[in-house]
Amino acid sequence: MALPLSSTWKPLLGPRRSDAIKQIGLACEKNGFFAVKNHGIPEMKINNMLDTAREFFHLPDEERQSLKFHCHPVEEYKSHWPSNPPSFRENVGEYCESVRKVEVAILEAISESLDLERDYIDKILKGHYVSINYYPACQESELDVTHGVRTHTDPTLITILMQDDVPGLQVINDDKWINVNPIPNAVVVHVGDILQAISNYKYKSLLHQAIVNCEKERVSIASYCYPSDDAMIGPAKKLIDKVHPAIYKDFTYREFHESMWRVKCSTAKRLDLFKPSSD
Ligand SMILES: O=C(O)CCC(=O)C(=O)O
Ligand SMILES: [Fe+2]
Repeated sequence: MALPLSSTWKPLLGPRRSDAIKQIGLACEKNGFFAVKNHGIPEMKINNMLDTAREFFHLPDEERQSLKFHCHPVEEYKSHWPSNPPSFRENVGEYCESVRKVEVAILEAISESLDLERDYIDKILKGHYVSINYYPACQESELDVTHGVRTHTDPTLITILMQDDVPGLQVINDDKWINVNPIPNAVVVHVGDILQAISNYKYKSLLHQAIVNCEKERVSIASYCYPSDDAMIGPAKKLIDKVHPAIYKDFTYREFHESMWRVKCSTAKRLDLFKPSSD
């Protein structure tokens, strides 16, 4: 199935910005995700990032299938990243710096789509961390549908996912799993749990999973945008009125994050702890 929405970048930068913002708002509300083409991350940086990721997971002693690390600002974290393959730090650093610009601009558009000030979400944005996911081709003897990443929502504001050309991402749409097949060079933006709270449940955190296949290995790069620890999350005041009472209390990102270790839940249900009735 084709993506429900494929928003190109240009309208956000030109006179059609308000239409593009409406489209993004509708996609967040109805689908919890959308794709962005022409986002300004140079194709070469994307290819370098994907090649470096493959090289990393092909290293003889490398048994991991995902690698997670903080990356904003790049200079602060770079020295903690793997130094093998030798291109790792440079290629990953360049990708992360480019993706950061996309995150800031998308969060501005999302704020505006909620009728909030343009920098409402950017003001609480701290950094992002990256998860490089590697899905080796599964064995013929295994089931033909094998889970690479089990069903979950991301505990983020938004996640920006770059996939290689091998399908694998699935999302819930109208209660059915659909494949989100890769569009060359496009990124897929997921609504995360924190945005669900800020939007007072207008935008729903995207339930998704990744499957592997027996023919080809697959690589995806997820950039998770998260707020600073002290940031007050909770429904934006402007979105609360008699008809739309606050679904969540105010809480800090630190409280949310700490609660994640206590509640063994991999979906946005973990936000239920922050409902007014849960005292
Ligand atoms: O590999 C994918 O398509 C999804 C990865 C994912 O959901 C994640 O890293 O949170
Ligand atoms: Fe995810």
